[in-house]
Amino acid sequence: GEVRGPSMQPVKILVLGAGDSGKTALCVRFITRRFIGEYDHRREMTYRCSRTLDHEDVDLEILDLPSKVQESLPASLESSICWADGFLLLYSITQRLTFMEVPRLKALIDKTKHSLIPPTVLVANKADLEVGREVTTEEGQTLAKDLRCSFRELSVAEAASGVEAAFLQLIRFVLDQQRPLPDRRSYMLTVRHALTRKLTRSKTMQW
Ligand SMILES: Nc1nc2c(ncn2[C@@H]2O[C@H](COP(=O)(O)OP(=O)(O)OP(=O)(O)O)[C@@H](O)[C@H]2O)c(=O)[nH]1
Repeated sequence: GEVRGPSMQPVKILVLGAGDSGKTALCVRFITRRFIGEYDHRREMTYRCSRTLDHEDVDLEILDLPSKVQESLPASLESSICWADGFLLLYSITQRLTFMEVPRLKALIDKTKHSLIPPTVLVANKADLEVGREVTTEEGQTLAKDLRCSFRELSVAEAASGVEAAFLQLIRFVLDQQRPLPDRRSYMLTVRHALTRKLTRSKTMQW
């Protein structure tokens, strides 16, 4: 299997979304497995933790960028995007405005990151509040497709499992992208051997 040596950089995750979409609750749920309702923090927070994924120990750094920072400090937003390897884009299904913020944030990610497909998971939060729903699941799925990211609807308040799954999916995307491309030389050699064998065989048949 793959071995991530101690020199490997932590996987850096940026959590973005409009105010009240549940970014802090999501991060805290992932770190502590608990749902803690109210916070009052205006500054960005970096959480450090680790997970074992497919037999690899992976160190994580998770940056929770409050909407106030996202809005008032565009330079800070851009440098945070540069810093990150992967993105959790959050909105609340009970607030269409938070959904409408997503394309702008994703466009900024795409503009700032020059990688072909910045690993991104679109998270529709607050699925427990069905009565207050303003954004359908289908709308979320369609937007995710348009923006080329994967999609998960969940409730940070209700369960830890959906949150865990969203983070793990994102981490897998990041690790897959970081893995070296298959060794091209050995790949070419394999192809050549196969071709040679085929040619030899057909020659044998001909002669
Ligand atoms: N019912 C319900 N409430 C939630 C859920 N997730 C978060 N909340 C609540 O939504 C509110 C906003 O959550 P936060 O985590 O502070 O949101 P935020 O995105 O960090 O907000 P900013 O710091 O303004 O960017 C809080 O009152 C949370 O308790 C959820 O899944 N269901």
